[in-house]
Amino acid sequence: MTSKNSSKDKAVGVVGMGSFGTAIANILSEKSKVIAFVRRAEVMDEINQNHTVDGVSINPEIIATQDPEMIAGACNTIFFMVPSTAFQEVIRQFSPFLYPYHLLIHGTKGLCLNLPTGKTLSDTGKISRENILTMSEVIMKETVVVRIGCLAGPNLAKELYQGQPAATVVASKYNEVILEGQRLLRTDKFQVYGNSDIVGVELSGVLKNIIAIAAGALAGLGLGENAKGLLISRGMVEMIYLGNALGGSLKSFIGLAGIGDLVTTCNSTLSRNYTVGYRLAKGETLDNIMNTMEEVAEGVNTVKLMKTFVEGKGTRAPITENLYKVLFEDLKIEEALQYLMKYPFSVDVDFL
Ligand SMILES: NC(=O)C1=CN([C@@H]2O[C@H](COP(=O)(O)OP(=O)(O)OC[C@H]3O[C@@H](n4cnc5c(N)ncnc54)[C@H](OP(=O)(O)O)[C@@H]3O)[C@@H](O)[C@H]2O)C=CC1
Ligand SMILES: O=C(CO)COP(=O)(O)O
Repeated sequence: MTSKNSSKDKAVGVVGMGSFGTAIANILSEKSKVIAFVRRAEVMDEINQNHTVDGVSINPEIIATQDPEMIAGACNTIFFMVPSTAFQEVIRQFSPFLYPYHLLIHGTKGLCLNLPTGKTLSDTGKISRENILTMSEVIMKETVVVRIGCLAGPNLAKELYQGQPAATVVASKYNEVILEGQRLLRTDKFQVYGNSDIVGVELSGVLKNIIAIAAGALAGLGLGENAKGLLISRGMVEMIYLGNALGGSLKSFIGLAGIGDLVTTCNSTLSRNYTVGYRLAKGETLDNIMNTMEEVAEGVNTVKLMKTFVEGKGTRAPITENLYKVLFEDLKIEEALQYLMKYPFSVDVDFL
């Protein structure tokens, strides 16, 4: 593999300065020079002139550009922190400037649909594994980069920004990606674990969003901790079944990126996915919620994809299927809950 000059003294790139990108850029800037890619000139000016993003202070050492070529030239390691809806488009902007010596790590907890040009989910009806891409698979499809990693775990951006203690997982098939992620990110307040099952770790972060929406809905109905415990444990089982069907290993789902992130997002009003469920239970429509949320809630699209995947496979995922009906077919949350309470689950743990 081509090796350019050592990564040690090079700047690190961060693509997307939303909530998570900003929090990670700040952590990275404790040890490295950081260059951020943003799409809007006003965001670039705000970072370079005021050292703020949306009025919130960031490390003044972080500089911003709108030029992908400049970042790709200056940085060997680049963190991609944009939502799944923008991921392919953004990777394509960078692709002409990326080489095999680059190392890419993404923090996106969503999936992309991989259908023939011009086809949509409603045209196809059913989808299989080949029609679903995790973000590492998007990077592999669109670039010549080999050393790819992902970042996942209980990492609510606001808490990271405040410097509260937290941990994350850097997952990659390549140990050097894990070691580089640990070298760049690890601080006294941020612990970084490694995992070689990149797809399992990506899917953990993606699938827990479904359960977080459901947890928000239970809270919005005013239900208590017993109901939440039930949801989290059955949600975990569903994540493991869906995750295995998509190629992730059980071990990843019971680690920090799986159960760790599941517990965090199912318990926090800082989670956008939890907030979607909560607001639905309080009577708002999905359209109204999505139109008034400034940040991304990846779980809504993931529910749609997973429901279609489950149908294509001829299997069942009761929480996901019922949540789909609540989100897109006007099923009342109380009715979905009743259905789940009568569902003939019988064995507690059957995945070990
Ligand atoms: N927030 C969190 O706590 C966590 C989020 N994540 C994951 O990180 C990902 C990003 O989330 P988050 O940062 O919260 O999202 P935000 O909605 O806060 O920010 C999204 C960022 O992506 C940028 N963006 C969107 N489209 C494009 C595009 N086409 N080209 C360039 N930039 C673009 C936006 O730019 P602009 O400002 O111009 O709109 C914005 O800076 C999601 O997948 C999420 O699940 C993971 C862990 C924690
Ligand atoms: O994944 C997250 C924390 O780990 C953030 O969750 P939300 O996208 O629901 O805000």
